[in-house]
Amino acid sequence: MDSVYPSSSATISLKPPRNSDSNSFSGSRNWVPSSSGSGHKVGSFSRSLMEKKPQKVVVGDAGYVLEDVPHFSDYIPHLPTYPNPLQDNPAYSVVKQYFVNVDDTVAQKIVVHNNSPRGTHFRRAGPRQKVYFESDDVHACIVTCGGLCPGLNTVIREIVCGLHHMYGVKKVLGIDGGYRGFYSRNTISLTPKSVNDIHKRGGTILGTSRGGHNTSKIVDSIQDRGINQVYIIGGDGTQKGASVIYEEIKRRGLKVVVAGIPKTIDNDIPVIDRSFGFDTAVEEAQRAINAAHVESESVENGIGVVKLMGRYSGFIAMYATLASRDVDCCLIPESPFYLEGPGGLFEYIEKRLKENGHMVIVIAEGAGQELLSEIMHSMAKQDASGNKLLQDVGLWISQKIKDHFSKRHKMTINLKYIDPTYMIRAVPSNASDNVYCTLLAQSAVHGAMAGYTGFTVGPVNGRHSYIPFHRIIEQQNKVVITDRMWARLLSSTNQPSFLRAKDVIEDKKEELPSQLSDHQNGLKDNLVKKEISYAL
Ligand SMILES: Nc1ncnc2c1ncn2[C@@H]1O[C@H](COP(=O)(O)OP(=O)(O)O)[C@@H](O)[C@H]1O
Ligand SMILES: O=P(O)(O)OC[C@H]1O[C@](O)(COP(=O)(O)O)[C@@H](O)[C@@H]1O
Ligand SMILES: [Mg+2]
Repeated sequence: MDSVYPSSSATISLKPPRNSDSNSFSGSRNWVPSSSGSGHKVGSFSRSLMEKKPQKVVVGDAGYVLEDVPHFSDYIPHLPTYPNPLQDNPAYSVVKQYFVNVDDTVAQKIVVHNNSPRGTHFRRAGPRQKVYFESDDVHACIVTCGGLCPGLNTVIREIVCGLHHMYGVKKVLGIDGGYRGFYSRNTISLTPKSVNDIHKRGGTILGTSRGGHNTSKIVDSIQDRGINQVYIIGGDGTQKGASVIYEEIKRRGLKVVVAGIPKTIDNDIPVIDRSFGFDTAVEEAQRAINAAHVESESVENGIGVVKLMGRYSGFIAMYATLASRDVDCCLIPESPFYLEGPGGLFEYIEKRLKENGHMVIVIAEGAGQELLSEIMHSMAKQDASGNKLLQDVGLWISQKIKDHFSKRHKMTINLKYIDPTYMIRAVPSNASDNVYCTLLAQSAVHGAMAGYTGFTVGPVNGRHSYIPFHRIIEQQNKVVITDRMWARLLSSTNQPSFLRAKDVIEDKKEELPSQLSDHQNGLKDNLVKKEISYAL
């Protein structure tokens, strides 16, 4: 059996788990500490792939790889198991094959060729026949961190109700105000009654914050309070925090689950199909785009500029544009653009105004940052979590357009700028996000009860899965501008591609190794994207 990772010489075989049918797998199980010690090289990816933390990888036939999540039995021996109380639950006991088969895994790549390797898989989420907790012994807590996102309250509600109704768990605490709430605030008792209608409200009833992650204080607090299931709802920063909490819990040998539920309105978390709240955000953004359209078409040479969220990833802007059809130009961080000269934004604006008398521009907050870089360097500020604080690109571009057309071009334009960010973030989740949040919460609860830990839950090709933290935090999900979705957008708006460097992209793709894992392919796409921006 081979490891897909370069340092196969460093693999350590794990003994099969003792009494865990929920944790067994009929492949070869390896911890793969992918340090660079082996001297192997995988092109230019080697450094990015080298994780400091050991990874749990199972390799099977025909290039099958399972990137598994940790389980209690990996570091605590002789743990007792119990029958899953769901087997006696009248709602579920009639459902045939309700319990997930222990060998079920979910393929990351579903488009394959007849001779391509089976590729990366993740453990399928869902209830297991045996659980590692007795209901009365569970003491769970929930924390929400980072920016607001529609659906946070629904996830909280469904974790509380899922634990209570499916597993008979009575003790659930809410941590007040993000990570720092573990050691600096009182906790909130959560019951099905107290969370009954919170899904109809925006925000998070627990409060949230940036910064304040102190690993030892947080784990001390978990230990002192006797908490044994920690549900952490948050974005990329939060999942990084959850990962170090898990590592510290494992180091202390505690029987405490750390389960992550990915939250990002920007949809910038990799591996999963999409993040909760994204659908609601795209829908809500339509209202701002409609307003911009009405304003711009009512005046001579009207231009509506709408800034949407998306620090590093332009998904909201792209989907809101595709959904609206009133947008003439969509600018995102992944696709560098320029203002002046042939093929530039000003030329395109002038053309649209002459053709149509008005236009709508949607710009993601992280777009064009290289154009703003001079101001950025002088500011160089970060928020409490260490995220780069961006200049308001919407204000900047609005001013640039006004200056260009009034001073230099002598063409009268009427520009209205709309920033709906906090109006979008604060709404309650829509129906489809509510259902999605329910599945996420229940999958997290099933995984925790089954003794899995150190995982983030999320759908992979439509199937909910347990994904190891390192896969979630090592890179960001970005719009791939060489994919068909971006081509669809370009053809729907008819905007310029702003690319002058097609040949460079093709050349660079040729140079990269062809036999790449899904993960490496993701990195490759990022590299190609970099090349595009350097080439401009
Ligand atoms: N690298 C990190 N290690 C540990 N904690 C982190 C890390 N990055 C962010 N955090 C913590 O995660 C929380 C949320 O992070 P933030 O970036 O603000 O939001 P999000 O999780 O939505 O991306 C904050 O409390 C922050 O301190
Ligand atoms: O004003 P705040 O709260 O710092 O949030 C602004 C940021 O929050 C976001 O909505 C997403 O934040 P997260 O990283 O917390 O998911 C970004 O789009 C935006 O840059
Ligand atoms: Mg973030």
